[in-house]
Amino acid sequence: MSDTNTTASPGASLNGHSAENDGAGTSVPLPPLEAGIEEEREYVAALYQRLDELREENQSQLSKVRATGAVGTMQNISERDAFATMYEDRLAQLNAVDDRLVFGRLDLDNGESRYIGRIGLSSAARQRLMLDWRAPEAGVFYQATAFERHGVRRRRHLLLKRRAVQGLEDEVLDASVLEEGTENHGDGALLAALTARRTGQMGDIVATIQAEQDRIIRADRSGILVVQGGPGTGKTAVALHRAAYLLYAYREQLKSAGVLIVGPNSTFMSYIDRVLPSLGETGVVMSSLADLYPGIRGVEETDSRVAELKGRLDWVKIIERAVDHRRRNIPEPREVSVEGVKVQVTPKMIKRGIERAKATGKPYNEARATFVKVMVKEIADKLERILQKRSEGNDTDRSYLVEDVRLSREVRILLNLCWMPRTPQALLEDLFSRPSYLAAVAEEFTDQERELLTREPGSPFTTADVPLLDEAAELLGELDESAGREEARQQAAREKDLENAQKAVENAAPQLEEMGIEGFLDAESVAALNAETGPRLSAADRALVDRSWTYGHIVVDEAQELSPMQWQILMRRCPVKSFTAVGDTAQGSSPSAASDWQKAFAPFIDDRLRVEELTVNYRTPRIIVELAERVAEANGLATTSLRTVRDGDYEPVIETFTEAEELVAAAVAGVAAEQQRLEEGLIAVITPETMISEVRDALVARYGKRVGKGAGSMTQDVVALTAAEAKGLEFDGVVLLEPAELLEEADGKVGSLYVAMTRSTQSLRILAARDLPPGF
Ligand SMILES: Nc1ncnc2c1ncn2[C@@H]1O[C@H](COP(=O)(O)OP(=O)(O)OP(=O)(O)O)[C@@H](O)[C@H]1O
Repeated sequence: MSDTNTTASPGASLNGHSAENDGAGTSVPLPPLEAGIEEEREYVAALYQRLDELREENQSQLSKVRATGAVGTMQNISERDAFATMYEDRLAQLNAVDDRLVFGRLDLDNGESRYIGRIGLSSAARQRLMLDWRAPEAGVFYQATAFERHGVRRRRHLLLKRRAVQGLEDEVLDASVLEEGTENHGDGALLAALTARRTGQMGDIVATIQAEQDRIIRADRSGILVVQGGPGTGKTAVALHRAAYLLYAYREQLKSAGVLIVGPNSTFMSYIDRVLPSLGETGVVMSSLADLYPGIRGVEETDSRVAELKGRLDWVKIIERAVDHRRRNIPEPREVSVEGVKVQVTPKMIKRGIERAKATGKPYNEARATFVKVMVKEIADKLERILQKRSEGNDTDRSYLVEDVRLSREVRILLNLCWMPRTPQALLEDLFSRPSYLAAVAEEFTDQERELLTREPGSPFTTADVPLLDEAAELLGELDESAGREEARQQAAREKDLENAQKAVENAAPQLEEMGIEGFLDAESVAALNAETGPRLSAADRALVDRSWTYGHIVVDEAQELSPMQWQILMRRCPVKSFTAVGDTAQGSSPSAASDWQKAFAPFIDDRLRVEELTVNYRTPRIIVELAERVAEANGLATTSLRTVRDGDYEPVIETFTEAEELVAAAVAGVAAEQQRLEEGLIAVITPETMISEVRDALVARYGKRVGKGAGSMTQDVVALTAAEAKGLEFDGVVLLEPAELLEEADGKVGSLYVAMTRSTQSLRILAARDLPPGF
């Protein structure tokens, strides 16, 4: 989001200390190269003043639209609503970027200075005050190094707390500036960010994106980009900033289709959900793997063998057969009674009906309508002939006959038997609760495997069922025959809306531009806000409820965990196959986890995979990473050795006990010990599945409301999680229980123990009653 979010024209850039005032409004003097903190404070104050002005203008426009019913030449009420919503969105965005609005300044060889912030800002006099971090001219802020300066003399970090400038960090890349008396500080801003207390919510890294990360964030949108990186290398951060970047750089293409971000579970989704709003982007769709099928929230698939079976790509064929199987012929002729008259229906007639319906190429439920129509006609023909014979040539009214056939109970039962209407849910439920049905369509599986898949009817759908439901929905189509017509009507209404919106946008453009809303508005989004059908929904809202929605780009976190069937559903959601997949093949813990990216994508693409690597761990101190890598290696997991930014101040502590019963009390004491060691911070206890509830209860008994669920928060500074739940999260201190059992739970695979050991930004304490696995 930016008030000037297209590429800045050269004339609008910040021209050193001589920014001209073009007469309409006052210009803001730029602090000189040698400016100190006071001068920077004045400039930052001017930036906030401009932000406040924009907010007020938006607010007053909003009030005006609401009160008078029109701005400019807007014609009707729905347009008024559309504009009101737009001003509201814009206000929300301006509010979201308030905290640390600006964070950088570049001074270039040509004397030009650029301020870099969360959005672009211009003065009323059209003087460019601050560049959006995603603008092309802002890129060098992240890329310039002393070796490759890109024309940068000095990079200055402005360290803000909310609105207040608290300090400056200068990196001088051009030695001659040093002679002018400034000091080279280097990594202060990064270190400050890395050692800050964790809040339980992921923050943005926009002020300190590193060069290797920036290259990935700004990489071209097309094709599949895989980002491989060890724990703490910023994969999640990079994935989210990339989503924001793509929305900026490809706004036209992505605005209406939208971007989807997929993560492993809902805890993780709430951990990351504040990052994009703080970057001014609110329209992104976020979904966990359990929520990808509208209307269903998959529960966990607890048996990993079942999860693996359901993840196999064989299901594409199996579901196809399962749908086909619901369509069957009768073995021999059968009589149906219509108004007391017996009519014989033959297998040949049914065969013809099925073939004609299939020839329509429509999905199962929609083609069924053709089948019913053909059969009703054939039976009516036969009935007519019978009646004619009986009445010896006297005419019977044909239209009544057709109606009689349609209403006959026996005809209906027969047609349903041959071609049953089916929802995806019902199909899957049948498949898993009727062993003979599964056996008939799933020849890929052994008897034992099929037995594993069997479950009681009415069991809740699991995360692993989600892609199967989607596959079934694709083949079955809409159950309701009128749905297609309704869709067409909505489409027509939408096109009309779009036309109206186009006019409204053209009329209002000059006025909006004056308010700094250029580029924000397009006819598509006004039409979307304006849609006459149902409640007004944004593209993001519509995407969430519409299974057939396709996105312009999909970002997948913890991508190594996805099963082939999960990739299959995502590929369907993005037919142009524009993906950013971030993950670590060493951290895989799901039964279908990928150990090789090329292999994981091979079924879906030909050659479009690009793999980028991140190599620096920003989260975990060296002394903890070394231990984690040693344990991983001793247990047969190859990890790429990571560089770390910090050595760490706290040696990992290992405490052993003789009795397993001692561990829960030791966990409570361990939290206290870590709190004392760190003085303050968010402490997580990571336990095996078998201990989690006992540990949680003990912590609540001791710490009460301070114990948070999921990732915790500022007011809740203690949290208990299983290794699976801790995936992707981070804490100031980690207390890890019984590594031998964590290893056992993962069938001896060390991935999840490795994940658990690398969650800490400061300290790690390991408690064990059993023998420690090798490597400790
Ligand atoms: N350039 C950066 N500036 C400041 N902080 C950063 C930077 N890069 C990463 N971090 C921080 O490092 C931590 C780890 O980042 P992130 O969670 O994105 O890593 P990850 O690779 O996804 O980790 P994992 O695979 O272990 O879940 C986060 O706190 C993140 O904010």
